[in-house]
Amino acid sequence: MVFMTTWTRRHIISLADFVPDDYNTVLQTAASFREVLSRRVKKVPTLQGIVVATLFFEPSTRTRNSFELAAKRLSADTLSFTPGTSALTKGETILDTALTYLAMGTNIMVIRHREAGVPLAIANEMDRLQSQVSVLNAGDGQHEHPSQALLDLFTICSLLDPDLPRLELLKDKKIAIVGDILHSRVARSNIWSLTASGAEVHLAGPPTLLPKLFASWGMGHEASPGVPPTRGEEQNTIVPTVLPGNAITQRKLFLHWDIEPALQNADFVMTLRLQKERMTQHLLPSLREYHQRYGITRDRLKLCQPNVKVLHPGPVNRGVEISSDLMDDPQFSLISQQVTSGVAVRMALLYLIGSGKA
Ligand SMILES: N[C@@H](CC(=O)O)C(=O)O
Ligand SMILES: NC(=O)OP(=O)(O)O
Repeated sequence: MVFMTTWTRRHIISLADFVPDDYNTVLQTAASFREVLSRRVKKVPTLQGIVVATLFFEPSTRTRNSFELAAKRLSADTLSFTPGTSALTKGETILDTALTYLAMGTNIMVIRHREAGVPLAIANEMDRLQSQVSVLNAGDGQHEHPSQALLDLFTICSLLDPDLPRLELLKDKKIAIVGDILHSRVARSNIWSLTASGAEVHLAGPPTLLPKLFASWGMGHEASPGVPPTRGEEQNTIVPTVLPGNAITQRKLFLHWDIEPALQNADFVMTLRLQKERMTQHLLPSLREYHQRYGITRDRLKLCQPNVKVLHPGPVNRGVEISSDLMDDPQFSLISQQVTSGVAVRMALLYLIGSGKA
């Protein structure tokens, strides 16, 4: 396997400081592992002797299982943790839990928590203790979900060039991210990766779930307190945020409080679940009205490019953010490919941060 750059990151907490070489290294490493996964024997000895612990303090189906499968395919030993049957129920703290796994010889901790910042806090503690442990953020509150955005990127780029998936393929493509942007860590990580590619990223959602602060979110500007726009007054407003940055091109981010301008001529549409577990107030009239205004349906896709593809990180609430028939239609839906890509991408991440540890 030939990789473009030397990987120096110990932890993967956020994509905010990823540069194009980082993305391309992940994409090309994942492509190599996708080839491994197509073999009869889908296992390589790369991480023999390495211990990978999945510390999921919040529920997961895809992320946890694909990290565990990825670790097993790389011949690592795996430890998993379920809060309800763990010593957390006896009052042990999160940090003491992490220290317990450290004492067992864990080399890589894959951490999900409902509070933003927990993976970073544990990574900082591991560094303070001068352990060589790596921390991978598997989703922290509404902050980030970097491995999800990387597998989304791999899925899209592989569709455009299966042999050489790379960031540059997305330059000038139009990508719409629709739904509950405010509470979505998937959206936040994807904004970093997709804007780094030079794609136009169009966010669309109701004003309560897409406050104006996203116009400057994470792009190096002061984020103004999220005063929601008044419906009607701001609809169809496009707020471009253009930064020089060190990406291939300037970051292009647009906001829409109506879905139509976001979908117009889009090449890819990413729809998101309403993150009800993070909604502290009543932000929507009804699920039915939400689906009518923002649900992705066959009819709505007619606004997009004819070969448009639809992504969803899962889990899906059928009939809310996407119509059930569309979700199952392989002509449009990339949802199962996203899950499949997850294993190769997570193998790549474990390999890149873990191969020096054996
Ligand atoms: N599974 C993703 C998206 C979702 O739950 O809607 C996450 O954990 O962020
Ligand atoms: N996409 C995602 O993170 O799914 P899970 O919550 O099932 O891990």
